[in-house]
Amino acid sequence: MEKDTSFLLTGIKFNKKRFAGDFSRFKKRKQRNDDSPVDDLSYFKREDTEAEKVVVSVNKKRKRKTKAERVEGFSVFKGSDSVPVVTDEGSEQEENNQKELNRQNERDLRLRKKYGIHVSGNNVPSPLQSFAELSTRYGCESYLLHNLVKLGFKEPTPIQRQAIPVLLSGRECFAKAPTGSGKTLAFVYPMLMKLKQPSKDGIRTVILCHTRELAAQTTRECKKMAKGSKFRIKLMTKELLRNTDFTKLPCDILISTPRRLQLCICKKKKKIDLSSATLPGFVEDVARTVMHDAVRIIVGDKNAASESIKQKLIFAGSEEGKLLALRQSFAESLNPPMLIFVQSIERAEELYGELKFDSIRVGVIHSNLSQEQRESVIDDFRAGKTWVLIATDVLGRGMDFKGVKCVINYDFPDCAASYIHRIGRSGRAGRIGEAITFYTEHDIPYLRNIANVMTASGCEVPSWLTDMPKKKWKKHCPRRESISTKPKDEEE
Ligand SMILES: Nc1ncnc2c1ncn2[C@@H]1O[C@H](COP(=O)(O)OP(=O)(O)OP(=O)(O)O)[C@@H](O)[C@H]1O
Repeated sequence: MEKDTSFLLTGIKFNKKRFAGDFSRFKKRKQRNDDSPVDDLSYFKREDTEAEKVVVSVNKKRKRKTKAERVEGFSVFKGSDSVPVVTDEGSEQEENNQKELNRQNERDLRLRKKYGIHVSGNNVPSPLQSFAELSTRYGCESYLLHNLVKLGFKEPTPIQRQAIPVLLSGRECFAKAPTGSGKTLAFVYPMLMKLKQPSKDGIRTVILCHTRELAAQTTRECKKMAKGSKFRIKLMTKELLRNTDFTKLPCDILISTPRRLQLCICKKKKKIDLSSATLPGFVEDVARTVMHDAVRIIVGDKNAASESIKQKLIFAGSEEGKLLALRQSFAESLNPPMLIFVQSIERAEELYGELKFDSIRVGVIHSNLSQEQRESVIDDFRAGKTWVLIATDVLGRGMDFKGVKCVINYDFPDCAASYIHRIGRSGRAGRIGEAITFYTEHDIPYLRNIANVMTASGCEVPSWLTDMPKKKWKKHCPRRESISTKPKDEEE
C-alpha cells in the first residue's frame, strides 16, 4: 500500500478562489494532448525570452572561437591564463558576431550576478534563462519537460542554471552549492539528455553516493526524472552484487556506493565493464588528476550554510543540561518532522532510550542497523509515522526529507562541513528551516568556527562570539558523559 505522506502537507489548504488561475492552468493541463510540449513551455517562469532566442547562436559561435576566452571570475585553476581573443581582421560579419558575443557575455554576467553564480574556466556556456531552454536550446525529449511540470519545478535553481549547460557542452565540472539547492537534478538531467536513448552497450553511467541511503534516494529521484523514458536504472544492492552477471545486466545507469562498486569489480573479476561510463577511467583516477579544461561553479558563499535556515546556539552547561534543554524545547514547540544529530551510535541509542517513553514518535538510525531496519526507519520518517529521528552523521549529507522543519545538533558537530551538511537537512528547495546547536564547556573553543558559518549565512551573531579566538578545527569529537539517566546497575 502506498505510504501516506500527506501528513507532510497537512495544514496547507489552497484557497481555490485565490488560486483560480493556477487551478485553471492545471485543469487545462489535464486535457493536454500528450505530445504537445508547447504547453509545458508555458508552465515555466521565463527570465528574458528575447535573450533565450539569442543564446543558442552565440553559444554555437563561442564553440567555434579560435582561442578560448577567459570568463571573469576568480581563477581557481593554475595556468588558466586568459588568452586574447583572436579573430580574423576586417570582416564585418566577424565584427557583428563579436558584438553579439559581448552582449551575450553581459547578459550572462547579469544572470550570474543575480543568482550568485561564480564560474571559472575557459569559454563557460551561458546559464539557463529558464527550463524552456532545455527544449528551445537543446531540443530535449518532451518527457523531461513533462516531468518538471509534474514535479512542480517552475524554474531552475542557480546551480542548475549553470551546471546543466556546462555538462551538456561535454565539459567536466566541479560544482559547489548550498544544501537543498537541487544539485541532483543539476547532474541527472544533462546525463539523461546526453544518454538520449536506452542502449545495449552496457552500463554507460555510474553515479557514486557515499551512503546506501543516499544511493537509494538518488535512484528514486533518477527514476522520477526519467519517467516516460525506457532507461534501465539500477541500484547496486547486496542482492545485485551477489547474484548478477553484469555482462548480461540490462542497465544504462548504475547507482552505487564506492565500496559496493569496488566489491563488484573485485568479486566479478572485472566482469563489470565501465569502459563505456561517462567518466574517463575509474572514479578515483579522476579525483586525483587535474580535470581537463574543467569548469568550476560555486553558488553562494564559501563555507556558508543555506540562507533559508534560522540558526541558534544554546549553552546547555552539561550533558544532563542538554537532555533538559531538549525536553524543554519539545514542550515549547515540537516542530515535526525533526532530525536530531549525535556523535556516535552509542549515544544515538542512549538518547533513543530516553525519548522513546516521551509522548513523541521517535526513531533512531545508525550504521549498526541492518539494511532492512535502516530502510524501514527512513520509510517511517518519510511517511510521518516517526516525527523525530535521531541520527548519527550517516544521514548528515545529501538525504532529502521533504519538509524537515528543524534540525537539532544534540552533540556539537565535529567540523564546519558537518555542521553545514547536518543543518542543511532542513530549509531545502527554498523552504524555511531551523537549526539548534547545543554546546557545553567542551565545545566552547570551537564556537567561533560555527559563528563564522552563521555570519557567512547571513545570521545575526553576537559580538562576544565573533571576538572569540578561532581554533584550528580538526575532528572535534570529545568523550561525553552518558546521556542515559538509568542507574548504572540497571544499564548492565
Ligand atoms: N528547480 C527546482 N525547483 C524546486 N524544487 C527543486 C528544484 N530542483 C530540485 N528541487 C527540490 O529541492 C530539494 C533538494 O534537492 P537536492 O536533494 O537535489 O538538493 P542538494 O543540493 O543535492 O542537497 P544536499 O546538498 O543536501 O545534497 C528536493 O526536494 C528537490 O525535489
